[in-house]
Amino acid sequence: MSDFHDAARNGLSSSELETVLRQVGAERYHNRHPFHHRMTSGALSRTEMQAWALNRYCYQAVIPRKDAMILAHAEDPAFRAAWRKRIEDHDGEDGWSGGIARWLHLATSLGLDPDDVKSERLALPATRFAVGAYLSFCTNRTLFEAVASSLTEMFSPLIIGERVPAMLAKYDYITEDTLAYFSRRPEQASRDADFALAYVLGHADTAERQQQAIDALVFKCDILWAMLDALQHAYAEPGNIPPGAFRPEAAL
Ligand SMILES: O=C(O)c1cc(C(=O)O)c2c(n1)C(=O)C(=O)c1cc(C(=O)O)[nH]c1-2
Repeated sequence: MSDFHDAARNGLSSSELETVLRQVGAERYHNRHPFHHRMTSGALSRTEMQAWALNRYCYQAVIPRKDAMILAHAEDPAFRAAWRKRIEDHDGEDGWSGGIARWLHLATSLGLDPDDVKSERLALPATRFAVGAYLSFCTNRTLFEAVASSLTEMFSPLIIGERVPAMLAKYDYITEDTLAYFSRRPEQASRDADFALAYVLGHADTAERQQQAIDALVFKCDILWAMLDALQHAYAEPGNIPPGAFRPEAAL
């Protein structure tokens, strides 16, 4: 395992920086998390699967808001024209015909109530903090760091490729329709990640900026990791579920 905190100490070439960024993903992306491994091996209870969908909704819902923060910081019209597609992907034409609506469909297909999911009131405390930290990061840090923090998307086609076939094979209550959200994501994520990576490599013109990009990506991997840690802990035993958080129906 690498310690990335001074990886750019002596300055890196563009291709060396790209290699370090990919190394961060290889070591720290949430496809390495035990909760993901339990998901793909068929070991999650239905409650855990529902809790995953309900908590992940909070992440999906904050994405267009953090992208709006990024737009607000961007002075270049061409940058904004490219980046705004992300908001359209998630909100659709009318707010409910894009990715957020498709994630809601995933959650309700697993038996969750749409109002419970949308209200976010049953989410775990750690989910709320993690998602809030992502929004604050993109609000308070530089445009460059916010763009770099989106680079986890370089790795999302990989985790989606692991997750979707395994979920279809291992859980009889999950169908292609349940997982329709994921059918568009790999293509959108590749387009977005290509743009963000070119931006980061093109603007990482000092060792300090290179380190900022690496740190931003580590931070974002930590956000995704913390969300799965929280699920793993909360639903391992009924006594671990925080007050007010989602519970299996029989325990309500
Ligand atoms: O399924 C996943 O594991 C996964 C991961 C990520 C990611 O790596 O941040 C995103 C998504 N999905 C996703 O659906 C999505 O829209 C998205 C946007 C972003 C971002 O940071 O801008 N990440 C992700």
